[in-house]
Amino acid sequence: MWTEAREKPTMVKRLELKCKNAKVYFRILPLPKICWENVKVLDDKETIYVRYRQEIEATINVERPSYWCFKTDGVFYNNTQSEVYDTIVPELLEHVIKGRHGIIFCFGQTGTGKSLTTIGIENSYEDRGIIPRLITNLFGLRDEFKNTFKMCFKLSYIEATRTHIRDLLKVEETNYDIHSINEVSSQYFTNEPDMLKAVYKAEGRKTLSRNTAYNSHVANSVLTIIVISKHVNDRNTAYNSHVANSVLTIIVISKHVNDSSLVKTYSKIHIVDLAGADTVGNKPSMEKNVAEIATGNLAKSQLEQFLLVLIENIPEQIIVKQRLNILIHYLKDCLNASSMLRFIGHIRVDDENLLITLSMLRFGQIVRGLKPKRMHMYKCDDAKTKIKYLEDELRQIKRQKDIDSMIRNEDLRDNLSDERINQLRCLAEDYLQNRVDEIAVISLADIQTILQVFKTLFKQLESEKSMALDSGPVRYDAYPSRRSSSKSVLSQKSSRKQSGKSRDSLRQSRPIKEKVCKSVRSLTARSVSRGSNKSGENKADVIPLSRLDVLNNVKSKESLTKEKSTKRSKILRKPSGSRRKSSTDSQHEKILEETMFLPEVLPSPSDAWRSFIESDLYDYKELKEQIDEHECQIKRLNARYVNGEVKKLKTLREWLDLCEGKLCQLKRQQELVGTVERNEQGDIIRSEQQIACDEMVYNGKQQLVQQQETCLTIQTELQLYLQLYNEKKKKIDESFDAFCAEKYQTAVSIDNRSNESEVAVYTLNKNNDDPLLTQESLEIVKDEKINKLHAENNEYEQLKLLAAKQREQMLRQQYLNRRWVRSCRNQMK
Ligand SMILES: Nc1ncnc2c1ncn2[C@@H]1O[C@H](COP(=O)(O)OP(=O)(O)OP(=O)(O)O)[C@@H](O)[C@H]1O
Repeated sequence: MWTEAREKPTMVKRLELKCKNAKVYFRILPLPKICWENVKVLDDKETIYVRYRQEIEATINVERPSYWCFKTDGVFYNNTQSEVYDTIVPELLEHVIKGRHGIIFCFGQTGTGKSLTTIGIENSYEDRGIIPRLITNLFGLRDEFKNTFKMCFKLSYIEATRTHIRDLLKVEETNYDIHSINEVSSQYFTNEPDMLKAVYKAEGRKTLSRNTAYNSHVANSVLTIIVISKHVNDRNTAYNSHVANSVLTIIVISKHVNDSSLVKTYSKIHIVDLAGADTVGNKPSMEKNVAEIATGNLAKSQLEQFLLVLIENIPEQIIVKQRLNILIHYLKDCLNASSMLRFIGHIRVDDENLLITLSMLRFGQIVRGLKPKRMHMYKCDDAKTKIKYLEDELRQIKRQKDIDSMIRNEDLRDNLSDERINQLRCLAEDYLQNRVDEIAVISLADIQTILQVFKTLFKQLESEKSMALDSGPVRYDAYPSRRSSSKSVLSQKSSRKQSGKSRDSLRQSRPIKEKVCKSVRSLTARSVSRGSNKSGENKADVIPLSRLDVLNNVKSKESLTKEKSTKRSKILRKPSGSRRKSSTDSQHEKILEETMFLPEVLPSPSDAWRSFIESDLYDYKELKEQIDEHECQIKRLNARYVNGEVKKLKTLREWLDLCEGKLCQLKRQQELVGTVERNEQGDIIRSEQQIACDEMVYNGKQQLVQQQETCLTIQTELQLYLQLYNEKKKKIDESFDAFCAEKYQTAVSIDNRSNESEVAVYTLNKNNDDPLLTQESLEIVKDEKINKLHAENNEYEQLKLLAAKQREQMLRQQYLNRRWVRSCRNQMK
């Protein structure tokens, strides 16, 4: 019994799926000396192993022989003709009857039995090949289903050399090239004997060369006994070798009897007997000339290439390849992935022809869309061998694993020195403290160690946090001393070898105060030592702030530092018997103290805001009342300004324009009529109308100035209230920050703290001195609100344009008013 070594997963599933219509079978030529030590067929009769050639040629004794593994759809050895037929053809015929095309390719080395498979032995009914059996089968089907289907058959039989095609059904010699291929005849046959007769006649027209290669004799072979008894009486019997490719085509035309339409099912079945492939000088093809051998080899290799292109489905290349080979060209409408393709490879399994056998098997794999795999095999005769095999396998797996871990530097994991672990821990701490931006690692072991450090710190924090939840203000030992964490990492390293002790030890929580003090001390000591190590600069004085510090510093420092320090001093007490600290030490301790605070679980911004409002610690309500009041004033003033005073200003301006126009007109009239009278002083004497107009203009200007002043006053007032409003709002924001810093030890980001106030929009332009522009921004924001409301309205765009236009006009009017008032003032001065 033969066992194959563990099969590795392949990547060829995709190709296999693509070619599910193609099946490959192999038929082994019975020979007296088959080299079974080099070629194995598994019991499933589907897998063939061929020994690795380099090993055969090598003289050394290989313990675990390597084989190429070829998967097939069936292997025939010592099988009768009917067994071969029954396995391959009936299933194919089912598809052909349904309307699909089918091709049976017989390929193989010269003299390996292709013709035997296709046509069989002429005078032996039992040994007839696929073609006669198929013909019988088809006519049988026709008779069987004559009440349901009308069937008729057409036959073509050709022989293809490299460039030309011969019609074997015609008595006269024909020679068609690629352009005249359609002239190949096809004849209707109404009964089986006629068709068989025509086929056998055509067989006789094939080009042959006499060969003497067959010297097989296998006692057990059923077929061989028949063959030998009838044809092979001596061991070197000559046989006729075909030098060209032949294609027999049966066109099956069928129609349902109840179908009155003209629709007919039209399918073809080709049986291709490829010219034998071989190597020049090889025994089986001794009688063939080079050109004849080349025809066989070329047909095989071109078919191989074509199939590769077909599998990949590249249309342009398919067309090109079809043109290259006349045989492929002839089969073109049938030779595609949707046709049912059956390949029967013929192999001669002896040492001399192992190479060409391998080539045939490879061709078969290509057809199936597979690459041959190299595997090992064992002969499992006894338990001892099996154990040896498994031990070998185990050794191999272990070796593979070692190589893998070596490639990934995994082997370093348990061998990292204490210095390296310490170094990595320092790196991790530096990273957490924002002293470095990245951690440089060189192996997987480094990464694992660093992750371990993070994990330890996190666990520590978690356990301390849960302990501290009940004990008032939260204070975390965010960054334990390097010495302590080094200890933990080291202890974990040793724990890998010992037991799960370190985990338990991690869970054992120390008193928080003690831990914090320890951390502070150790970190301070480290900082000092670092600083003193570097000549010329005292690093101890400069400790960069961590990411947490940045967060903590959001709150206003002046107000908070004092409160905090008093609170902290309650928590952080000097441990008894501690060494006397230097001023630098205490300074660092102070800085580190800041960094030692981590926020509790942060509340949501809305929760924070709510608790801020509820606490009323920072006179929120009072401030809010003031803000509301300012908001009311702003709204009132704005309404008065926009709806009253500006309109009034506009009316006055129009009226003044009218008066001025009238006055101008009167003056012109006087000049034109020539009634200009002058008094003694030489001044023009004005008419009564002119005097009245003058007065009106004068009064109008007075009113306009007053009105403008009123407008300016309102603008100033508006600005004032806006300023107050913003100040109060800012104060609330600051109070909120202080509140968060106090309560959560960090800032809480909240975007819309005063979203309940409509006047918030004024703050958009709080730095702008011109209230008119503030007004404009208000209008813009209002517009935006309207936009939202009318987002789905079709008239929205029009309204928006209208509003923009009106706003523009209003602003322009205001600008003109101001300019005019200014000029009036100048005139009056
Ligand atoms: N399975 C078999 N059992 C017994 N005899 C066989 C078998 N296969 C082939 N033969 C014999 O081997 C000889 C060569 O066979 P065949 O002509 O079919 O080979 P072929 O591959 O068509 O050769 P060629 O390529 O030269 O045309 C024939 O005499 C045939 O009877």
